[in-house]
Amino acid sequence: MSTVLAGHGLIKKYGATTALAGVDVEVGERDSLAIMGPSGSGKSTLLHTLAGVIRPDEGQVLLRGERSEMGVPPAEVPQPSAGGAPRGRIDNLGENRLSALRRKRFGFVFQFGQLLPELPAEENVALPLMLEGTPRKQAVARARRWFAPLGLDGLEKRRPGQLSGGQAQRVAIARALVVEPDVVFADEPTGALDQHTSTEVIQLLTAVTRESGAALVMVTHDADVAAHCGRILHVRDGRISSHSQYTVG
Ligand SMILES: Nc1ncnc2c1ncn2[C@@H]1O[C@H](COP(=O)(O)OP(=O)(O)OP(=O)(O)O)[C@@H](O)[C@H]1O
Repeated sequence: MSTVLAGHGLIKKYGATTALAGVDVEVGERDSLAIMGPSGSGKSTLLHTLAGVIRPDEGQVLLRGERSEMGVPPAEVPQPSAGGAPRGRIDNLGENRLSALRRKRFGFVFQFGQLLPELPAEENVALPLMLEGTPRKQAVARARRWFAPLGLDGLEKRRPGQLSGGQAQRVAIARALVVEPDVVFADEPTGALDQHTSTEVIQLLTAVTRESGAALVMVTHDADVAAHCGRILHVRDGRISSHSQYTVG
């Protein structure tokens, strides 16, 4: 399995608090990784560091080693530094390049869908494409393709207020996938759902992400949700305390 995303020796401190105490993690193609652990153990910090939202104090985050595989224009491609840093390193990119890379190569699903209430579902899904400059009509046409795989057929014109919690979260998953990202990051994606809906959503999230070719990195408190992922990382006091592997799909 080739590595899509890697964190090496990640350390992050907030004053006297060490949120990450030296974490190494690799995410492969179509891999699905659940991050679990007690409150305050560093799960969100790890997810956000891998996603280029938080910069580590030490260590590196690499998104594919090779420029040719990145599929992004040269202006956004991490170059090896004069000091010989590896290609694909993203943790030291400038803010503009990093946010462009996040928009193009990563998809995000949050606990509460964070959909724009005034836009129909199809435009919520199309939004990341429009932000990248795709004309509205074309972006909406691409967005619509994600409705059937996510069981959302017929809901394209509904506004978020007219959707159930599970439907809204499926729209959020479509929005994360529409850019055809390398990695989908999900922070408690089922945290606001009842158990039945949660199972439905996690099944779709893992299956559709995998079919799209993206890897999935997810934080969850719910062991039933984590069990849908291929691997589970247990984090404690900013370190990986154990790592279990399942044979999913
Ligand atoms: N911006 C910040 N400023 C100061 N301390 C922070 C900040 N973000 C996180 N921390 C601290 O870093 C540690 C790890 O936080 P993190 O949010 O990663 O934990 P978590 O495992 O995701 O917790 P939870 O399950 O409660 O969301 C905690 O002690 C937290 O208080």
